Amino acid sequence: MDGFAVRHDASSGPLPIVGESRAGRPSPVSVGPGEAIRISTGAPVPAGADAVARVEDTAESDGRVELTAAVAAGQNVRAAGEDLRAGERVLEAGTRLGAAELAVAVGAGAGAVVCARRPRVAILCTGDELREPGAPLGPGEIHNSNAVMLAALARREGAELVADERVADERDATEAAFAAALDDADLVIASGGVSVGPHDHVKPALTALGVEERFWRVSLQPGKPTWFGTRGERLVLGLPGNPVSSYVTFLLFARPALRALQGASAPLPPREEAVLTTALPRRGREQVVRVRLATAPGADGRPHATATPTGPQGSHITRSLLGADGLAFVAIGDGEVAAGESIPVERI
Ligand SMILES: Nc1nc2c(c(=O)[nH]1)N[C@H]1C(S)=C(S)[C@@H](COP(=O)(O)OP(=O)(O)OC[C@H]3O[C@@H](n4cnc5c(N)ncnc54)[C@H](O)[C@@H]3O)O[C@H]1N2
Ligand code: MOO
Repeated sequence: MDGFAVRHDASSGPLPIVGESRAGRPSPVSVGPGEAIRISTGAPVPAGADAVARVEDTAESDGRVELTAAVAAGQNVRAAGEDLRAGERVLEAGTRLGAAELAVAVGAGAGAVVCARRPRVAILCTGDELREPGAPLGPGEIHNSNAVMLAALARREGAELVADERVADERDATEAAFAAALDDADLVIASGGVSVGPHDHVKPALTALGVEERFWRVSLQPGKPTWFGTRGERLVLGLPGNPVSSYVTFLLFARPALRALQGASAPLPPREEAVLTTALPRRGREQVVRVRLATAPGADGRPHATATPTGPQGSHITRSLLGADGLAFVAIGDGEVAAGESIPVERI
């Protein structure tokens, strides 16, 4: 605190001010019994002093200061080691460095920290129907929202974007675009063209480029046609073109991959339980429902997490992503999960 450094047990009567300790400029003199040293917030406590009286609790005149309130030992003094202690581990390997972690690392004396390289990501959006954002649309054309969405998701996960291309629905163009992306990127993310249509060229092009298929199709809705392959250390994810399917499969497959590439100790987000506020039907694939998470008192009076679907859940309903802060997982089956039942959720 801004005030006077004193000895708490020898601080009655007007005390002569024998020096000053400023932030970054410690007092060369120490505080004797019955003396005071002017001190600023953040300045080292001078030798001999064990407490600081706030300037508001003092009256100063003629080079002396009178304390108008009692001071206790240690009052307004922060001890070395209250925050970080020598030898203590303050950050684990695999921790994502945000503002808080950087402050702690620098506070602990680190001038540099060893980091994983940002994963290099190429985003390839396939489809003859795609037009640039804002461009006028002809019949059957739509705006390429996945490119913008996937780039934002990848950057948020720490990726460096090395390519962001639109690829025509032609075999040669598809192969050329993927060949270039595979030269450059740790993770190639494609959107569209992985289903079973006659113009879905992604899988044959990747096979021709020596990318080994690890899986194709997952029992998820949305996300069924998701494709994953590898070539050496290169990872390729083919996400379904439907915008909501792309978003959800990015979160379920690309996000953990990007975290693992950056050395995360726990790349998979934890699953929690939340109580559904409205019933959801079970189906032949596991449903991944976008939900708003909240906290409400349960039957036992204790607070618990609740999950409320964000409205219609079709894989073309991009508005189902707005306001969604969780994904809820409805297991395969018949009937429904009733309101009031618990289901697993993952935070977005
Ligand atoms: N006979 C079958 N047809 C389909 C099946 C199936 O099992 N049998 N699966 C369906 C499912 S589920 C999905 S999901 C889609 C995914 O197909 P693709 O990944 O090949 O995606 P596209 O056909 O290229 O596009 C689907 C849809 O999304 C729009 N789209 C594509 N790219 C973008 C983009 N960059 N930005 C915005 N919107 C995009 C595209 O115009 C289509 O409307 O296949 C079903 N079919
Ligand atoms: O899997 Mo698709 O993603 O159901 O619409």
